[in-house]
Amino acid sequence: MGSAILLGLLDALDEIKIGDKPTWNFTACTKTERSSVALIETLGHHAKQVQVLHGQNMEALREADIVILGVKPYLAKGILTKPGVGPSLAGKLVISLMAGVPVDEVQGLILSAAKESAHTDTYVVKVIPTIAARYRQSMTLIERSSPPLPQHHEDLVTSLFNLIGSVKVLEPDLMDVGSVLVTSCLATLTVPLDGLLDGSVIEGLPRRDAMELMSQGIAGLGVLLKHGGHPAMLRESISSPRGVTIQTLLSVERENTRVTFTDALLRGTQHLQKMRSKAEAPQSSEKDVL
Ligand SMILES: NC(=O)C1=CN([C@@H]2O[C@H](COP(=O)(O)OP(=O)(O)OC[C@H]3O[C@@H](n4cnc5c(N)ncnc54)[C@H](OP(=O)(O)O)[C@@H]3O)[C@@H](O)[C@H]2O)C=CC1
Repeated sequence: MGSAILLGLLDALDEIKIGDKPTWNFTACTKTERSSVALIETLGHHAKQVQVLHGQNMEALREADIVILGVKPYLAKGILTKPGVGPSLAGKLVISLMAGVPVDEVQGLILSAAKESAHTDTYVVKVIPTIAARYRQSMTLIERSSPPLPQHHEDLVTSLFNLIGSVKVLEPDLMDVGSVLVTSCLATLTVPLDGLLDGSVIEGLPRRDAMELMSQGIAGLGVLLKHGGHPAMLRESISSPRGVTIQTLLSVERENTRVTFTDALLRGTQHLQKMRSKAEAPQSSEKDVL
């Protein structure tokens, strides 16, 4: 997720005129050398714009004004409770990408490590982007902070994620379902798409051509929905009497597909909630949520 955001941002900054470009310096941290080498490779021509470190979180935290925390949730405790982390983050903004981890839990970890020194609060905001951030098409959810973030932090979070797609502010109690919905739009929906691809290949369309048709077809669906179309209205508007579309819809409806997807969303959301309540319990060993 971190590299998708980084690459999306670097591409976006390339398109901003020199005078208007924010003067941001990027440092990316990984745990292992292997991942940092892979990241440099992935960054390609952007590599010289990013300082890539491994195993050197403290240096990066000390120098940074804003920290984007994109590790698996079960790793947060080990990272944030290291001596020196709390003071290094004093007064700074931490953007947590960790699905299912409440903001006050992240804040609590940072504070618990900072007991030994005078410490100003760290501002934490929860943000759930999608990997389409890589191509600046993320649907990014920003959790409404309570109390609100200082205005300059709020503006920065919004403009940062607007550079890599669209943003939507949600109340904390809707973040779980929102996270599952935006993830499902990428992951769960690939299952029926594979079925359509298979059918196309069976009927003689080369898979690569079918992929090309399908990806633009989905982009078209996205645009139509974004402009106020409702899925049911859309279906009806393109179902001609005695036509082909109604035949394909009938086939899908017979299999109870709609409820299958409703169930998938409920199951995902409940899983996220269950994981959180387990994580809140002492001695949790849960690994990951998204
Ligand atoms: N994947 C997705 O679509 C989405 C993910 N998220 C959230 O983003 C977070 C990251 O997910 P994802 O990108 O899939 O995870 P990955 O495991 O792919 O990436 C995590 C990164 O964190 C690094 N890391 C691990 N431990 C440390 C450490 N101690 N110090 C510094 N860096 C470390 C890893 O480095 P190394 O490889 O060297 O261990 C790796 O580069 C999760 O909390 C997830 O909930 C949110 C929205 C969508």
